[in-house]
Amino acid sequence: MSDKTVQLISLRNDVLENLEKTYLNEQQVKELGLEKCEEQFHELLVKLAAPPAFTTLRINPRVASGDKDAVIQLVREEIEKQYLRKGWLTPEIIVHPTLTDVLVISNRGPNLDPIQTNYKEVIVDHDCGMAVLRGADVFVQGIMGAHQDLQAGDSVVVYADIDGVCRRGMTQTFTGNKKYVGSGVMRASREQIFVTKEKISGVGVEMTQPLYEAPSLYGVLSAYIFPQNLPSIVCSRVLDPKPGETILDMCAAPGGKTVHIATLMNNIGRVVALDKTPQKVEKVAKNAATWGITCIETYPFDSTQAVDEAADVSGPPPYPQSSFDRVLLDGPCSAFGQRPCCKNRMTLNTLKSYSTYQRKFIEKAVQLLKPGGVLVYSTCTITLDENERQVAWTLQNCPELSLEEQVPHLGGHGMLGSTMKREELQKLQRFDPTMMAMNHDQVDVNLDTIGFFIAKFRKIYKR
Ligand SMILES: C[S@@+](CC[C@H](N)C(=O)[O-])C[C@H]1O[C@@H](n2cnc3c(N)ncnc32)[C@H](O)[C@@H]1O
Repeated sequence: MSDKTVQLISLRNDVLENLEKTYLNEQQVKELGLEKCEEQFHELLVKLAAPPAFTTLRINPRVASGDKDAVIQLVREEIEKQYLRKGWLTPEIIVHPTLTDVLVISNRGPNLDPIQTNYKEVIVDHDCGMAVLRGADVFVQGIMGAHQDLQAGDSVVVYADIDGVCRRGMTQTFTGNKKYVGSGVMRASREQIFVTKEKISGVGVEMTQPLYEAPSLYGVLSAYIFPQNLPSIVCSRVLDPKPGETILDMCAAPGGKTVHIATLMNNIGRVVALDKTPQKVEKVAKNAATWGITCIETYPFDSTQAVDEAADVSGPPPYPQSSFDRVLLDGPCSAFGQRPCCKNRMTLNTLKSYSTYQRKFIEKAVQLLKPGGVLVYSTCTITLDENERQVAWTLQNCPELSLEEQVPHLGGHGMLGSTMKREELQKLQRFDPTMMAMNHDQVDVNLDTIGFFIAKFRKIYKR
């Protein structure tokens, strides 16, 4: 994987077979034909290894005295500054045609110029490499190996260590499985990164010729913008929270959707954000503070234990039944929609365990919802078991729920392959990374996204 040819995500064989069965299920094959299904599955493996064609940013309407144009101008200036410094052509930045608080930047790539083999090599870990493919520079913590005498200012080629075998501090040329992610300029010496006692942090390699050109916006203008994948933005919109309501976000960290929900409520009402990991909960609180949001309460808590009839609704969890107007369940999932990813080492057992775990959350979510309330269930994965089949299970086991239409509906419909009827599938929103390649010639921001799934239910009565 050290050249620039098209690559496929690498998976364990049994996981690969399992995903193939999803895309080549009987109903799909009957509908589209075997050849088309095979083509779609191949396209999926290609797309998962590559980044989406767009960067999307949600802008904070509560800053710059609500002057959206002023925020857009700040973002434009920042991106132009970055691109000019790196010698790139300024990208197109547009307001999303449907989501007017979202800015869309077209990324460029892959850059197919020959790799500069005369440059020295830097090896970064897999996740760092994937972040580079989405526009990040290389941070010092992500660097695994670097040539013996590398100095700040040296030009380097950067590769991601796909199998996670590079020992930290390695000096020899890396012979393992590696993915080229671009070239750049060292901003620190090897000695500063690995040897000196006072270890440095920050940017280690500034990526001047990455495989894909995209803005680097981590922690930049953070009071004004939040970089977020388009389907995640759609997800909070589908929940449709209203000022004054009481909302539960069952699996909230790091809080992108929680803060969006509170923003849509104009910071009026109550958003209870739970996540089982305390350090992650702190991130939710930090993100809320950065955007000046005060209506979010954060608690480290296991949401599968969040119901207790004797509890008080106004304080920390647990809560009695029928406490919330709306519930977002964006829970743990196999995350196969996250891209780019060159190698996913998940075992089949782990993959299969998710749907059972998710059902524990669904049962609690339904109990905690007031009659008439709305439940949004979402995942960032592409499997039927965690998506359409999970919805089928939910409708069968929770008769007090009805499936609702979604607004906005920018993605595709539910995939065939469960017991769901066609009219029900139309109400589901599946962002499938293959949608664009299979159906459209034009590059479309609503189609070339991470893989994501959204279902919206209303509780029509109390059991
Ligand atoms: C997909 S992520 C949530 C992303 C988040 N909604 C956002 O948009 O920023 C799933 C989260 O579920 C949390 N989680 C896993 N098991 C949990 C449990 N039993 N109770 C609460 N949170 C849990 C994980 O810590 C993780 O942060």
